[in-house]
Amino acid sequence: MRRASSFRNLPMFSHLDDTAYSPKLDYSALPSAVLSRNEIRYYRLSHPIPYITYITGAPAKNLMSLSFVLLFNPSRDMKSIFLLGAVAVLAGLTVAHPIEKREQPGVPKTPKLDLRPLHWGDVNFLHTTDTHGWLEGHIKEENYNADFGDFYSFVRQMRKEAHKRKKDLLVVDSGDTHDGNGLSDATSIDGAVTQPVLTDIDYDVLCIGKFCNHELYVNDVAQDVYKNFAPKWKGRYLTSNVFIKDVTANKTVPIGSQYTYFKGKFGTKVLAFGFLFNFQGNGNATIVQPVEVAVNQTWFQQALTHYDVDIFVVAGHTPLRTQEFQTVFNAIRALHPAKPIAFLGGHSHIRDFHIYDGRAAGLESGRFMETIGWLSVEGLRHERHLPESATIGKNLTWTRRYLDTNRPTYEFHTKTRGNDRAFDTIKGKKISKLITSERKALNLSYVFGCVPHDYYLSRVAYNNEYSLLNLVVSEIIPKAVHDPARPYPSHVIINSGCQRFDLYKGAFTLDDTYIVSPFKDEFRFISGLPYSVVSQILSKLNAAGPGNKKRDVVESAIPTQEYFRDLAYHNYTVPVVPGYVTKDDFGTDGDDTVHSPIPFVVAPTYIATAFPPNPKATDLYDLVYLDFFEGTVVNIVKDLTGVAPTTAFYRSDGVDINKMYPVYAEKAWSKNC
Ligand SMILES: O=c1ccn([C@@H]2O[C@H](COP(=O)(O)O)[C@@H](O)[C@H]2O)c(=O)[nH]1
Repeated sequence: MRRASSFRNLPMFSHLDDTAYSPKLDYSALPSAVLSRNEIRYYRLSHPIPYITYITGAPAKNLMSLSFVLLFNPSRDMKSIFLLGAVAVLAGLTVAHPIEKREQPGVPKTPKLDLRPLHWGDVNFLHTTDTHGWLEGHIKEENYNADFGDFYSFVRQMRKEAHKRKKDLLVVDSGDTHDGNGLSDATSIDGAVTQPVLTDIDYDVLCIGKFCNHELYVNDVAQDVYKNFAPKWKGRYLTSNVFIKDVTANKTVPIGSQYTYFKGKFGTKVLAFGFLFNFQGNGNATIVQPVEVAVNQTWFQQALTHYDVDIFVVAGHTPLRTQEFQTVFNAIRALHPAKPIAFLGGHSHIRDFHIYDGRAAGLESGRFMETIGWLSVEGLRHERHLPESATIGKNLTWTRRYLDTNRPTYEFHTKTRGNDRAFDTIKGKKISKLITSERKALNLSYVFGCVPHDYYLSRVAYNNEYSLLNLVVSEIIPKAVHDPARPYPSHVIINSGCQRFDLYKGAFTLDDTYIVSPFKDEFRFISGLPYSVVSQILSKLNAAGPGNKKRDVVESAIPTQEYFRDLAYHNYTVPVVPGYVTKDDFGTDGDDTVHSPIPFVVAPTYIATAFPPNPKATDLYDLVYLDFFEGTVVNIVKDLTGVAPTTAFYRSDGVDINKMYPVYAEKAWSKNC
């Protein structure tokens, strides 16, 4: 009796009355010191059991230990029962697994989603591309707010699902893993924090494609990829047409492997390649072999015939509708008229699906960790023992889906909906924590000022007051880059591609400087050129086409994002968030979450600051531009003047296209958000 009543007097949290427990709760001790009061309240209401678990310190464990104490305490003495009981509770508290939201602190809540299950085929793909360092997820957006820890758990859970279904699942990345986010770019070498995290994901195949082109801009980074990143993948990091000069061995070698052959868990025999489109902007330590040359090399031709293959996988930092992928397709088809081929592309930052023929198709999965691509193909398994000739003309069944990167989506597709505990993995949680602590260490939340309203990169025309590009040339460059100590006024030209993301109203952080303007391109200048010359440069640059060689290859060859985003293909019956509205070769049902379309307006390739009113032909100007396209500017000036100009750095204090933002923010934006 006595025992029982003492037991009853122990604190039992039997219901969830918010006010009843608030005073007892030390918010600072809550798991992630990251939960806001609202989030805590949300947890209490929607996760009563684990919430109690947290505040009582794993009651199941505690109660078990307590019962043990009560039953087996030989003395039956109340003092020792309480003493041992307290020890048990404390022990429980220390081992309790606190509840944590997995996304990064403060992300907006994803709205309710109306999703459909994925269709699994014999072989299935999860695909990322152009992640550009966004491992923290989109901290200011509701649809794309899962972080890389969440993605890790998603991959693990999808692998479990594949195992249950006895289907092969391949996880592929098509490159470009930094230049776009503070987490990847605020370190002394780009990717120092983010590249190691990528290696936690058990990708089956990665390609150097577009990922590499960013590495290739800078020789040091290419060396780092060659020495440190590529070897980690043990043959799965593919660079079929990209080479580096290995100074130690004094020879030119592929940066990674040119191909890989492996068997999936359920027996699918895969031969995979990784092609970078015909990029020409690389540094001099690397070589990009044109794809049409690469496919005629002996190693490629031999690989095609040497292996017994169920499916060719062609990863590429290459958009699907380019000549480069068509060349690879033709080269494979020349020897294999009917073998299944899956292309996993990237680089143009769009969601796309393309059918090459009845037995070959490709997927591209957007950009910036906004999209996880899903591709499935059915019909291979029962063909395994047939000769290829018997499968000619038999169409395979492909499905594709573009998943938004948020936890409700991940949980829905892994059948752990609403059950964070079932979804999360220890490693996934560790990755989320690491991302939080690295962001802290890099001081990425440091606020430079408060943006008065949204500025859009491509939603509005360039001359609109809400245009980011307009803000840059009419406000930021004049106030943060122009040097008033110079004897001449400046005319500053930049490539619009150096700006990468919208600027949102509210706190402008160190992270945002990299999100909006990640490159460290510097301002160079030619001093004292007459207006008659300077005034011609912008139009000549724009007439010459994109200064960036990879863009002209791509954008002339495929429909622009405007084509995909500008049209409303759906009849909306429920309120939907703005986002991708994709039209691909299968139609308009590829987006896993239905969005309302975001307009996309194409800006000129180069933009410039305005001249003062009524200029005279003989007025002298400093012609200022970015080192990224110096070669083109120098050639134009030489053509116009007949003389090769002398060039120099314009800013001696290191203000570049990235650092101009903090300088401007400190001057122009209020500190109080
Ligand atoms: O140093 C640089 C490197 C690139 N750019 C511009 O960025 C884009 C490239 O973006 P992707 O994601 O690789 O497609 C392109 O428009 C380049 O012009 C740059 O401005 N400075």
